[in-house]
Amino acid sequence: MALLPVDEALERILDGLGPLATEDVPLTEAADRVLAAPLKARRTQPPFNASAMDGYAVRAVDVETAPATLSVIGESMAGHRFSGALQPGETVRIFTGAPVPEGADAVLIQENAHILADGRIEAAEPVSAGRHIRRAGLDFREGDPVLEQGRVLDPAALSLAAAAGHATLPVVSRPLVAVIATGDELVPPGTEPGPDQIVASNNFGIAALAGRDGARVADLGIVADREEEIAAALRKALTASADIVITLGGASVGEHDLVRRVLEAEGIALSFWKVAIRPGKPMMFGRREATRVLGLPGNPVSSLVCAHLFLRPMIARLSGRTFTPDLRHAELAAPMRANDGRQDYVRASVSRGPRGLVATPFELQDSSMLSTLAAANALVVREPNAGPSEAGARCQVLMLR
Ligand SMILES: Nc1nc2c(c(=O)[nH]1)N[C@H]1C(S)=C(S)[C@@H](COP(=O)(O)OP(=O)(O)OC[C@H]3O[C@@H](n4cnc5c(N)ncnc54)[C@H](O)[C@@H]3O)O[C@H]1N2
Ligand code: MOO
Repeated sequence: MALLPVDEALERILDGLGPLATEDVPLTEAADRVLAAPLKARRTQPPFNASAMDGYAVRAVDVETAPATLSVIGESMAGHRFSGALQPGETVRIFTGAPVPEGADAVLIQENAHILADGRIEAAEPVSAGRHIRRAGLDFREGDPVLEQGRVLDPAALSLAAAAGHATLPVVSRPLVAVIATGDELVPPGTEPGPDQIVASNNFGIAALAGRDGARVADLGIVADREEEIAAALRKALTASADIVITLGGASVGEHDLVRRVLEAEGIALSFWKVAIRPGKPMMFGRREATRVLGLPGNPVSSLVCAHLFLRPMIARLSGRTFTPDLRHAELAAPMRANDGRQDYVRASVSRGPRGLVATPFELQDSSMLSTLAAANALVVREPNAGPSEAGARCQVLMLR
């Protein structure tokens, strides 16, 4: 089977994938979710003309010139308005956020007011009409559209929704990602591996990446290299209505690489197997009804790189977000060999140099080496069949953090 170009693999993976159903959640659970419907204000903010400062509510005509003396007839504080009205020569002590009393049309800040011995105040500066008053509806009015459908509910958006009177918000549901690690050689961290065993690792990174992007994750643990075991885990994921199932390992061509066979036997229609990518070549993708299955290679770096490239866009699509990979241009700090026919993702360290970003590719690129993946903050992207590059040449980097 010919190797599928990376772009085409992504296209097939995302084909027909759209936002999940809408659910209503309280504000406390809405952070970073995607708003599923346009939001209108249920109230006007501020609901009354409010003071923006601590000081004195005045009639501007009384303080056209300074000094001007005024009688204090009451107090208006946030949460407790002054219910009377100002007559000529009168003022009301007022605090930030408090309703401006009837008759007043400006606020004299207290720094410009002197309290006289008889309790009256003297304005040291003239005050013009409207000064330090937040008009009712300055922020928004009832019925105004305040947030667009598709808006990611960042902290400011969440606060705006709250201010606009919404206790719950309609958001796109979070995709469920099930992760199945396969391999007789794997034991969970904290367990002593047998002489021929290693500790399962990439499932944790995949789960973390998915969780960070807002997915719910079901870790279905480690299954042995036996078709029935892999099939049982897959069925569990399908029964749980996972939107995405990730299998790790068993993707290659060896006799013990069983995942493809199991997927087909379980009715997963395979769209492709093997992509022109390094690392990650033996990855596969298929679908059964609404569930997408991404069969990633076992090598930890391969699976994590593939997750960055393919899983993240899937989660974004299902969540109603657009996904834009953080691709940038950089200058190579070292020469790179000519590439073969696979699109190469080379672990590298990218830092700021005098002329922009500088990428230092790491010497060792074995796809088992998590130490170099953890040290990398970017991947240098090498096109298939790219010629050799000199140090100083421009390159494209995919930022990982
Ligand atoms: N004859 C060929 N052999 C291989 C080819 C090939 O084209 N022809 N492709 C190689 C490439 S490229 C990759 S990538 C690997 C992928 O193999 P599998 O997906 O079948 O993965 P496994 O054999 O199950 O595991 C590979 C490696 O990764 C370790 N592993 C697996 N799962 C985990 C886990 N959850 N945590 C940590 N480590 C894991 C496993 O022990 C193996 O060392 O195939 C090449 N072979
Ligand atoms: O494609 Mo494999 O992931 O190179 O090692």
